[in-house]
Order: sequence, then structure tokens, then C-alpha cells
Amino acid sequence: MKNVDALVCVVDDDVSIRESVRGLLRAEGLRVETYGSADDFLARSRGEPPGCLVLDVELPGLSGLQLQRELFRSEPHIPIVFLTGHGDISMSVRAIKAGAFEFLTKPFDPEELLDAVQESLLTREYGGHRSKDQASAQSNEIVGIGGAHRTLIKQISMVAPTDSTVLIQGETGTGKELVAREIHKLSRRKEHALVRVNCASIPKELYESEFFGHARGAFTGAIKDRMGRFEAAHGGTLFLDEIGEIPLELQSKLLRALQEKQFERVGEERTRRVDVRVVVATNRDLKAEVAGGRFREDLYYRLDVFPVRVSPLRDRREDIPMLAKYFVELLAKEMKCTKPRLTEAGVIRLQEYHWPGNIRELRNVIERATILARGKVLEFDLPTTTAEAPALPAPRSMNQEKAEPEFMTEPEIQRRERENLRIVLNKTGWKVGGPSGAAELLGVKPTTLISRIKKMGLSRNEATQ
Ligand SMILES: Nc1ncnc2c1ncn2[C@@H]1O[C@H](COP(=O)(O)OP(=O)(O)OP(=O)(O)O)[C@@H](O)[C@H]1O
Repeated sequence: MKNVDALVCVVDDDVSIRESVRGLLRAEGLRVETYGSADDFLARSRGEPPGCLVLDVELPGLSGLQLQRELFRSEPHIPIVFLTGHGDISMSVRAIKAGAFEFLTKPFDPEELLDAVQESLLTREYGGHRSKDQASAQSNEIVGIGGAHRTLIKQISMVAPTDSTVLIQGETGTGKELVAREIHKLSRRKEHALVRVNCASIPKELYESEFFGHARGAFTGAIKDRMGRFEAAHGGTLFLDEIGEIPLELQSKLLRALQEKQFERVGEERTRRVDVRVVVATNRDLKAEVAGGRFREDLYYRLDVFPVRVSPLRDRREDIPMLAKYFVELLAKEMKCTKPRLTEAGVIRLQEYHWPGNIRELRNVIERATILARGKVLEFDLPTTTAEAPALPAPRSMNQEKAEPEFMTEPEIQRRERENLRIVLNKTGWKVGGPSGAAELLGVKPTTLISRIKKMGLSRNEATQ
């Protein structure tokens, strides 16, 4: 196991739970400290901040949620895995909104707990979590804590060491370029160049020369030989950003270069070979572009080797507290100004907004607020929106029974979706996580499901009616 020797603190008033968690984690080579209450943890754990905190919700004295709040002020980067005896949805919503890493119900599944702890430690390794004593915020960190973030980090660490082509898709400002840079940084090519080409900014007539280079005199203005981006990336990574913008005429030439790793400069006969790893990104739905005849199907399949989807920020609101803290720290450092104060109310405001411009917009909003705050409290002036989160898929069995009519109205869709969800929750006895939980049945993450349940105002009472 990775992260051997990392410190995990366990806070639970039930000694048998403390001891079984301790045994489980120790067997994996982790260092474990146990505490019988939150107060005890605060009083005694003044040394090294843990890489992960396994925390009971109901505790004598300060509760688990109160400790979470306390830590949010002083040690916001410690990932917390909650254990609760009740599986209380509204409580988990609150905990997850406040940035909890995972929420597991007792009796816990040892595998699930180990997975959660391991993933939290992995996330920390990636700079998602920094203790107070560690270096302060650096630009180019991939910050986050939730399930979508963890999946992304896992995918990056799996594909980076290979030479496979990576297709990164996601809305504007979600961090696609950051992902491409991280893949390069973690690859064997890291000592060589990462060459970025923004395909949206090249005039049509210059594409070929930009990609493959040209010989002197090849066209008006070609006053000397020039190498293209493929050659410039030799040994390293070629990052083609906004790949969906490449004109059809050039797509076949690009396909050949990608397939055969060879090409000719414009105005030259000689075939050149290069060793490049290709990473591409787009905010378009490339499949739809193929269907619309704007993108070659063969090129699409050549690129779609290892697809990575970066979720919109509104689908990973659990990352917002950590991202906000990160940007406040980073921007104060960059702007050389006193760090303004981020309040809990401010964080909640940020979590309510729907972020069409994603993380880029969040950064801009925090930058503007930092200027206006003059070292005091950050205030966020954001429009109130009614934007809907994307719908959950209906349970599979129901889809099979009857095809959806094409013309269902929005309220009808919502009513059906709510009804489906109620049925599934009834079926699982209101159990959300775990192998037989509703999230697994619906094929969504427990955190997504919990926020959906909250949003639809579903309650256990109603579900058993
Ligand atoms: N997970 C993250 N943690 C910290 N900063 C992030 C994260 N994701 C994105 N950012 C920051 O948000 C901004 C936008 O990210 P980036 O340029 O990578 O997005 P993009 O998806 O490539 O956007 P576009 O499609 O418009 O090119 C950058 O300043 C980047 O550093």
C-alpha cells in the first residue's frame, strides 16, 4: 500500500470500534492514534497533523460535526472520514457540504473504510491537502476533496506513466489544462517539453505550418525554415487544446501524424519522424461533433484512447470550501496583500451558486472579493440562480419496462425522477452507500445522491408512506 507510515487519527467513544479501526489500519502499515472524544483529540493531538481523521458523529461533549467546524478554521486540509451509527441523511449532507471526505455508516465495511482512508491520503499527496506547516498554496495544484476529484486524480496517476493518448473533456474553466500539465509532470517525459497548441487561435491557412512546420519559400511570408509544434514536442508531450476547433480539411493530416508519428513540413518532400505523447482537450461534445459531420470519426477514435472527464464545479460542490481557501491564500500571496477572512456564510454562498464558468470563475470571484475586502471579510456578490443540477438516471429496471415519451415536461420529469428515487430508497431501506445501497443501484456517487435527495426534499417518513 502507498502512504505506509502516514498518521491516521481515530476519534470514537466506542472502544471496540476504535480498536477494530486501529487493527485494520495498522495491518496496512499506517500509524494510528485513537481518541475517545473530540475534546480529547483537541487537547492531546498538538503535534503532527494527521493525514486523515476517522471521526464518529455522535460523541460525548463536542460532536463530530462541531470538531469538523473547529478544524475548518485551523486545519482545513485534514480529510475527514465520518463514521455514524444512524446513516442520517441530513447530517451527512451537512458534513459533506462542509467538506467531509467520506461518510460511512456503522457497522462499517472494512474494505470501504480502507478505500476511503487510502484515497484521502492519496489526495493529500497530490497537494489537495496541505498542513499549516507545509508549503503554502502553489499555483498549478489540483485542489479538491470529493469523489469526482478523487476519480480524476486516480485516472491521472494511472495514465500519466504510459504513452497513451488522453482525451480530456469538460466545460470551460474546469481545469482541463491543469490536468494535461499534471499528466506531463508525472510522465517519463517530464524532463522534455510540454508544447501546448491552442487550436482555436490558429488562422485556418496556417494550421498545417503551425503543426508540421515549413520550408523557406513554401508560401508568402515563409522567409526561413521553421519547425512545427510536433517537432518542438519531440521527446515530450504535445497538448492540443480545443481540439474540436480543428477544420475538417486538416483532420486527416493530423490523423496520419498521430497514427504514424510522421509528417512533412509544408513545401518539403522529406518525411520526418517524432516521438511525442499526445494529450488533447475540448469543451465540445466530440461525439456530437462526429454525428454532426464536423469531426472525423476515425480521428475521434484515434483520440478516444483514454478519456478523462472533468466535472463541472456545480457537480462537485464539496470541493468548494477547499478551493475557496486555496484561492484566498494563493491570491493574497500573488497580490502581496493581507489575507482576507473567508467566513462559513461566505463558503455557503459560494456553494449555492451554479458556476457556469467553473473553477476559473471561482478564482475570478475570489480575486475581485479580495481586492474589495482590503484584508477584512470576503463578501460575495453573486446572482441567485435557479439552475438545475443534471438529473439522475432513472433506475435501470424502470427504463427497460417502458420507453420515456419524448415530450415530457420539466415538472413531469422531476416528478418521475423524484418518484423513482423514492422507490429505490424504499427498496434499499434508505441505505445510500455500500454495495447494496441506492447510490450503487443508480450508478451514482453517494455524495451526488445525498445532495439530490436533499434538493428534492425527500425524507424517510415520506419514503415509507
Ligand atoms: N482542481 C483545481 N484546483 C485548483 N485550481 C484549479 C483547479 N481546476 C482549475 N483550476 C484553475 O482554474 C483555472 C482554469 O483552469 P484551466 O485553464 O485548466 O481550465 P480549462 O478547462 O482548460 O479551461 P478552457 O476550456 O477554457 O481552456 C486555472 O487558473 C486553473 O489553475
